[in-house]
Amino acid sequence: MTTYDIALIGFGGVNRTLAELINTRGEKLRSELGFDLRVVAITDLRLGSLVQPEGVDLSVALKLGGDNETFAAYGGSADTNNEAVIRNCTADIICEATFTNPDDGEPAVSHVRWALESGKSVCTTNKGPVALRGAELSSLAEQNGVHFEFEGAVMSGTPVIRLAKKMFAGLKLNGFEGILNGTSNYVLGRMEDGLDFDAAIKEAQELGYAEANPAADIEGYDVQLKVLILANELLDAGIELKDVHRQGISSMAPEDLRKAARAGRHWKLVGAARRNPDGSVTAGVSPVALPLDHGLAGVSGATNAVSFETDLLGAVTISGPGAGRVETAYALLSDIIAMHAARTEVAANA
Ligand SMILES: NC(=O)c1ccc[n+]([C@@H]2O[C@H](COP(=O)([O-])OP(=O)(O)OC[C@H]3O[C@@H](n4cnc5c(N)ncnc54)[C@H](O)[C@@H]3O)[C@@H](O)[C@H]2O)c1
Ligand SMILES: N[C@@H](CCO)C(=O)O
Repeated sequence: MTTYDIALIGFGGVNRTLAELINTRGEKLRSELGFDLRVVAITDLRLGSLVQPEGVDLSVALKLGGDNETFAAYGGSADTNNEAVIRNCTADIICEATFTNPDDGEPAVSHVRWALESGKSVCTTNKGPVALRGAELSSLAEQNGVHFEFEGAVMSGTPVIRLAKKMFAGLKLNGFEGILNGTSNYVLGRMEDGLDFDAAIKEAQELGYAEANPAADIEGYDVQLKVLILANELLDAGIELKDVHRQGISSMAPEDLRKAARAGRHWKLVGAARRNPDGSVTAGVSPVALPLDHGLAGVSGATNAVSFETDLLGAVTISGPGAGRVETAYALLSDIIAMHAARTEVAANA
């Protein structure tokens, strides 16, 4: 039985939930998936770092989090020590789930780079490294014979990237449009229900949807990163963040939304990209009042959906959860499953 030793970088909603899944469903994972997962290191900005090659007692680690509690109380350190932990721990796979920094992706870009350079695979839900340094990091992974997987960076646990790459083979993708941020979609819906902005955002935060700074959700920075990822990963656009124009929903008022609903339209924050006749790609994020018969108009709550424009099939839509601790923790697990499948295939062909 293969055992993958993993390190959790960032021990917030997503990585804690992955630890809970491993702690409570380990036997089921083993019997269903054919491998074991063992957490050998955890770091967190607030909790410090804990490195235990024999395996961390997750029941203990998951209880941590009280005021001023750090890993120092359990044989670890109050210091995060990310570079030393990432480069030197015995993990096969680094699970990076720290804050997304939409400006330069740091320090997560460095976390991923240190892991790949030290021969460790990486799975991440952090949009920064994927959007801003994706090509460079994928190349570094290949050079080092390891994997860089990031299914959770767009649409959380909904496997849109893998589905599009594997199931759209033979099709030419000419563009896409989608609802790619669960928080803003949830907020728009709750404002239609009559809540004000702040109350709706608070609910999204309590549900674990929102970024550490929810302005990233509301002002469109999160969708801008996701549009960049999809455009470069699936349309081979070769564009940069500055090429994706961005407008958020902070200027919208509940009355605007209710007026549109009465007129048979729903305001949505839509991310889109399209290939131009000269082959260039135009991309952006903006609020749009969609007619009720539009394929995206009925997408509600934290659900996401993206419609791809294809040459042979016309529009093909993928829809599913776009945010949520469990849904996103599953994305990391799906990345590890993909790594295991690739490793098993290589072994079978050896
Ligand atoms: N929550 C979701 O629905 C969702 C979905 C898809 C992607 N994501 C992305 O996944 C990542 C994690 O999301 P989350 O909901 O767990 O966020 P979170 O804020 O709950 O947890 C992030 C954790 O990372 C820690 N951290 C931040 N910087 C660190 C550093 N330099 N070193 C070590 N630890 C650090 C924080 O202390 C925190 O505990 C984010 O980048 C987010 O954008 C989240
Ligand atoms: N804050 C993001 C998490 C998923 O990337 C959202 O609401 O969609």
